[in-house]
Amino acid sequence: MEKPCILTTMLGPKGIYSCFKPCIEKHFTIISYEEFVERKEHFAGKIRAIFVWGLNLKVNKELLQALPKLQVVVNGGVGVDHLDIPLIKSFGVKVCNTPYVVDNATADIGMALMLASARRVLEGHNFSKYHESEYMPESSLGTDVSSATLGIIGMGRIGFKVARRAQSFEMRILYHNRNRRNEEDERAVGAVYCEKMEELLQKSDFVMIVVSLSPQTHKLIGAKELAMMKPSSTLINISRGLVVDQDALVDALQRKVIKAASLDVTYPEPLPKDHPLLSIPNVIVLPHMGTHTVDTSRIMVERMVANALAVLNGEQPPDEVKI
Ligand SMILES: O=C(O)[C@H](O)CO
Repeated sequence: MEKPCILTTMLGPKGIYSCFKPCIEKHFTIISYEEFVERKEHFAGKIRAIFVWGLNLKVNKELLQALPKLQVVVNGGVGVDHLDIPLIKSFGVKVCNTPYVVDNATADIGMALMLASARRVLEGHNFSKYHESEYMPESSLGTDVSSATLGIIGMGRIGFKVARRAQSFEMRILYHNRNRRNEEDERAVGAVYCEKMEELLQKSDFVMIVVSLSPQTHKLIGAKELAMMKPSSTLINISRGLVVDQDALVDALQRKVIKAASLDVTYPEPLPKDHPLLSIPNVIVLPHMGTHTVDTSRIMVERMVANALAVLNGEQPPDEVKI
């Protein structure tokens, strides 16, 4: 029997997911976006699922109109802010994502960014590599993480996992969330609730953003919020670039309103090479790689396959986005 076709840009020959191609090919014929554009008439009536990761494929009205047999759009990762869900659903197409499976890896990257910034890992690496002076410069003196205060903005599943990790580093933990967690959760990770985000910003040495992007969190952290943070503090963002006003962040770092920033997410991604954030000392920028481990990526792809297969078989998919 002919396998159903999926459209994806996730699997370019050098892309990080290309090693998982066999897991998808077992069930589907993969059509790359380039193949689709070249032979639209041939493929349009065959594509039944789209696999998307981040912004690499725009699922807009034009594309949806061109695919009459499309049944499901599956997003690799939990955040679906880049998908117009009401629009997709108006075409009778389901939307799925892959929550849960990304939580540990994303919490780990938050810790990695915090520790790398606090302990000047990049400066140390560059000193070892380039040996430009005899002694390590004063700027390589870091900050103790144990006994410092971590403020977590967004205490959902990933925020909670960050708190667990931070607890074992003997940090003091504050959190701000739309809904307060129950006392048992708070006790389990030793986290103290701040009803007002301002309080968390003023008291934290490290502020980690873990909220999802929505109209309410768009540029949640701007000039006013940055000015509330301690001059010695570090901002860590593992959610979405647009939660932070990036121009305000550049300004705050240049004027030393805060000490450092450690970012897995920016806008755009990746940043252009001449972006000011890339030339400010005390800034670490990653190209949105919170879920990039072999196991997490593999499980994520397997979960995408399971969701698509369920929809195509007329079953309820495990991770339908219900918005
Ligand atoms: O949303 C997620 O799970 C990650 O950021 C990957 O997009």
